[in-house]
Amino acid sequence: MSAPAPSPLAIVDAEPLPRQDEVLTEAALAFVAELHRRFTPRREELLARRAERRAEIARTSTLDFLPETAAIRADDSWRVAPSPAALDDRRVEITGPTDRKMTINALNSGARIWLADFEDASAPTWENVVLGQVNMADAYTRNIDFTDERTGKSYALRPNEELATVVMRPRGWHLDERHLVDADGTPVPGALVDFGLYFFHNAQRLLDLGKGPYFYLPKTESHLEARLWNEVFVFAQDHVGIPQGTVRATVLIETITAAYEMEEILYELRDHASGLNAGRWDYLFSIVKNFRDGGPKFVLPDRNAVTMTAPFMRAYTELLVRTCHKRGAHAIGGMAAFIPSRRDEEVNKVAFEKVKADKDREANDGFDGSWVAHPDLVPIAMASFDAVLGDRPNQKDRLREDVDVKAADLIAVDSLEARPTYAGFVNAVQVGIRYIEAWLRGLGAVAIFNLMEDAATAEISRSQIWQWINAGVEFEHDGSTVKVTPELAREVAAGELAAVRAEIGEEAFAAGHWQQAHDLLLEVALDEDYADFLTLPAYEQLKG
Ligand SMILES: CC(=O)SCCNC(=O)CCNC(=O)[C@H](O)C(C)(C)COP(=O)(O)OP(=O)(O)OC[C@H]1O[C@@H](n2cnc3c(N)ncnc32)[C@H](O)[C@@H]1OP(=O)(O)O
Ligand SMILES: O=CC(=O)O
Repeated sequence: MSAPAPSPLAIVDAEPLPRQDEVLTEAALAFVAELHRRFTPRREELLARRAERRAEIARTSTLDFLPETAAIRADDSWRVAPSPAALDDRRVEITGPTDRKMTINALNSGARIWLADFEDASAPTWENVVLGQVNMADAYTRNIDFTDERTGKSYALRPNEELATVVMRPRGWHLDERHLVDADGTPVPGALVDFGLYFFHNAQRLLDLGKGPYFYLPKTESHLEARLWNEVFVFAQDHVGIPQGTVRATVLIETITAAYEMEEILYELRDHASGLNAGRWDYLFSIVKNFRDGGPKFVLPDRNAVTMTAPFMRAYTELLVRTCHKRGAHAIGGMAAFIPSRRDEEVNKVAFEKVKADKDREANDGFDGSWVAHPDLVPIAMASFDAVLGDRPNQKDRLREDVDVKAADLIAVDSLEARPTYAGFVNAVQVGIRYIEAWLRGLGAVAIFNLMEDAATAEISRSQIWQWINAGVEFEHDGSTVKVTPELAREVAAGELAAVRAEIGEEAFAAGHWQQAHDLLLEVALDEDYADFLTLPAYEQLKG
């Protein structure tokens, strides 16, 4: 007997959007409803498992490779599926949100891949969720001309030229989409909404274009979560009638627990896996989050002082390259957050130098490609990878058998000499307030103090404030020793609010969400109970 049809989903609490009917068709919503019926119960179990695992880390302050999956790691015979032509050369990938202008600019950027982001570079307003899907479909049908009403500038895809291949990033498992609910009023996971709508409308269209439905999977915490995605893919491919193995997924290794399960994650997804990515910012966030109460040896210094050459970060990236190449998968590097400026030569110089050093290191370490946040950085990263790859599409043949990373190396965060500073604390508060304010206006990625900030980088800032308070961190300031306390956080936050007001003027201040952002930052940073994700309480306050 076939399974009963899922109850239709209702759109709630949302003003109608132009062209939403093209995306929220009856058939597409029925598909998302079926994904929800089949896979949300397991997602709930896996979220509960995350909490159990974190409780275990709180108790033991350690992590290890899993004994129950040792056989998968020991079996040298398995490989992931061969990469499709469109994903064989991934030497430069640009990331960014899916608003119309960014979509056109990213596809035209000269990067091989565009990570079309429904996750950390996008605040999940209903408008961003739905119109992002409209933009993707318009891009594939080359129907996406656009004029910016503010500047009068017009945008179009470059005619007759190879555009970046799209790898779409849906939201992580933890987020709900409150505007789509089932008959019980239960919201559908944002991951299934983003994946489902995109896949339903574009899978066949992409195949017709010689590409395919390709995904980045964010914030995965275990191989069991990867297994759930694999089950979603198997069902989805059957549902729309495309061959099994058409989907390709690149998993972000951006949680500390996933770093101990890289091989298992590739194994679970082996028929659909394309690679792993070193999502360094979320990774740092995950270390702080999981070991937040692990005592002084887990207190990280200022966020911007933890570089990719820190031994524990190096252990992570080396292991990632080794794991990928052993299994025939691409190893993709992460995001250097320095943003160039078309107005300030000095800022530009610093950004280019820093990004070049970062991409040179990745290319020489064996990565097959890497991320940039801005089109002006595409040639920089391209030069770094061209120098190492030449005409080869990738360097998967560089097996890095010299790499030998032990479990303890990944969490040896106390090997750093740098310590938390007052300036680092102030910066965390400033970034926290400024980022949350932008997010509440519907912007998921912004440049703050010449750095790219998105949900992941802001998570580090607010988590460090929490950790430094709770660990009783002290630093020197103005000739005396200052202890990090809630009072200090309130004082610095009040100062930042006043500084922003003076900087942007009364009118812009009143038009923004500054007080709300200030209050929300303090709420998550000072609450005794650490919020698992900043975006969960923030979503409750997000309008639209
Ligand atoms: C930790 C992680 O998860 S990283 C991945 C998630 N984060 C991201 O994807 C961030 C991507 N980057 C961005 O969103 C942007 O670069 C920002 C917000 C940081 C800065 O953007 P802006 O302030 O617009 O920068 P700037 O003014 O220098 O941009 C110049 C031009 O480049 C375009 N541009 C900048 N970044 C991008 C991008 N990532 N994709 C496409 N176009 C871009 C702008 O649209 C602008 O176009 P225009 O001249 O036609 O108006
Ligand atoms: O998603 C990427 C990261 O660095 O975090």
